[in-house]
Amino acid sequence: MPGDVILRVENLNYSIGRNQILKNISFEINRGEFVGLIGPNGAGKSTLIRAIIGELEGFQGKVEVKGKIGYLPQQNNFERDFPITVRDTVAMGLYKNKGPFKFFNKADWKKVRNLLEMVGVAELSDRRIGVLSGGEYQRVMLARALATDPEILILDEPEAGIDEMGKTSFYKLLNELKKEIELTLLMVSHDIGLVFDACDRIMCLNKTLHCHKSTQEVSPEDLRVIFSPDFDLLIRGKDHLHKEHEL
Ligand SMILES: Nc1ncnc2c1ncn2[C@@H]1O[C@H](COP(=O)(O)OP(=O)(O)OP(=O)(O)O)[C@@H](O)[C@H]1O
Repeated sequence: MPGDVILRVENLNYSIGRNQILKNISFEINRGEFVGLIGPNGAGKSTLIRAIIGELEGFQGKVEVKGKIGYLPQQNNFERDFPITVRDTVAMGLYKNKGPFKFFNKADWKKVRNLLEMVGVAELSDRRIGVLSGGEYQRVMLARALATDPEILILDEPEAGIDEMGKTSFYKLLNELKKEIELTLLMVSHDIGLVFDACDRIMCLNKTLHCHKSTQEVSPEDLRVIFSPDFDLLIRGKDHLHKEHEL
């Protein structure tokens, strides 16, 4: 149901020794939203994601998730050397549901086929993952992340290793999934232009959360605060900012 909170983070603080990595982070994400998390290198984006998916120990504050989480980590090219087909890669995503000692049955393979169709790569089922393009591989990993039927999907820099055309169609696919299977999305990205095109809301992080607004409300000043002095590089070609703020 729209307006219904699926993720709530309250007063999250995290330090390593004397180095404060995350400072007083509080926000909510509603069911059905597509949220982009942006910030410079070392801003704490991956650390915040690790806290949300339950892989970070020793933080203060509260993380409350009301639903099943799916996670698409940063592309790991090491995994691509593994001699495994596309179909088997996606089937591995079902392990979490089935437990380690259960065999796959007909219904499982049907589900794998449906997932591959959903992300538009069903014709690649028998290929080895090592021969796929960056964009095809990312769709396969997306199908694997969806195998456990998550309600909120968290993606960490999914654009890495994908060419420009592939990126645009990948974000389009995420928006289709958002509608078709009522998925909530939280995505870390360095591709500011595509985040503005694809997401409903944007969170700007640099140790602390500087803004969390609808895409239309984010101003050049919001970006300047977190990205300065690299800001000019980032805004080049960003239609939204040019139109809305006459930059
Ligand atoms: N295990 C660790 N030990 C020491 N410092 C760490 C550790 N893990 C992360 N950090 C530091 O925490 C800060 C935040 O790191 P994090 O990876 O969350 O940033 P990020 O925003 O995801 O960066 P990037 O965009 O470069 O991936 C960085 O300064 C990093 O060096």
